[in-house]
Amino acid sequence: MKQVVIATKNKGKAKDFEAIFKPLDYEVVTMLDIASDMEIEETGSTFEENAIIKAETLSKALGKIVIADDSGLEVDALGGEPGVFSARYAGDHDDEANIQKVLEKLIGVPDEERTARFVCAIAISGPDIETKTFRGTCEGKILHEKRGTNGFGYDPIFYVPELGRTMAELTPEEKGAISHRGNAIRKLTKELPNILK
Ligand SMILES: O=P(O)(O)OP(=O)(O)OP(=O)(O)OC[C@H]1O[C@@H](n2cnc3c(O)ncnc32)[C@H](O)[C@@H]1O
Ligand SMILES: [Mg+2]
Repeated sequence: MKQVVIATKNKGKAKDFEAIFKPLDYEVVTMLDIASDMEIEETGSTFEENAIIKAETLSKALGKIVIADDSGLEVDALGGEPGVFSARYAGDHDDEANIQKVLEKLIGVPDEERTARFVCAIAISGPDIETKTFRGTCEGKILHEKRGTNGFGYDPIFYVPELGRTMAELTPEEKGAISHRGNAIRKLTKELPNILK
């Protein structure tokens, strides 16, 4: 089976990638499998910069083509916060604390002003290819409390109006069909023949 290497240590992202790449006949390999000791500092100020840092660092270490994902939640009423700080908004990778911080900051904000989007920048880097990035987004609204148990991160408070459910109420396949991550990967796979030529 063909393999795709993803520069992530996030189990939730790894599951999202599996749901998207399995139907394309790719086995997903992440840093949890092959480089769990490696720490990559995310010093960029944009999703794209951080995705490039992660993809290039792991690609150089392995000598292989690597895909990386830097992503986050932008809440309009919070001026785009938590943005690139999504993973470490309240506590470092503490999903529950991060969710509660968003909900507390939005107390008193009416439903029509609770618009938000997930953003995902995917970078691809490799020994013989020029690094490229692709951005996918997914528009939604922040609920007043959590709903659903699937997914990860802010999924339980992110409502997708078209589906009438939160991201955490979707199966991995349903999420992949509409998510920021799915949309970014679809842009990447469309360009892949040009990138690998
Ligand atoms: O850097 P890696 O190792 O890939 O894993 P990470 O979790 O640190 O990933 P990021 O630096 O890109 O931070 C992304 C954060 O944004 C949030 N996020 C991103 N995509 C999400 C999704 O599909 N559903 C819910 N929350 C998401 C979640 O809090 C993530 O931890
Ligand atoms: Mg990270």
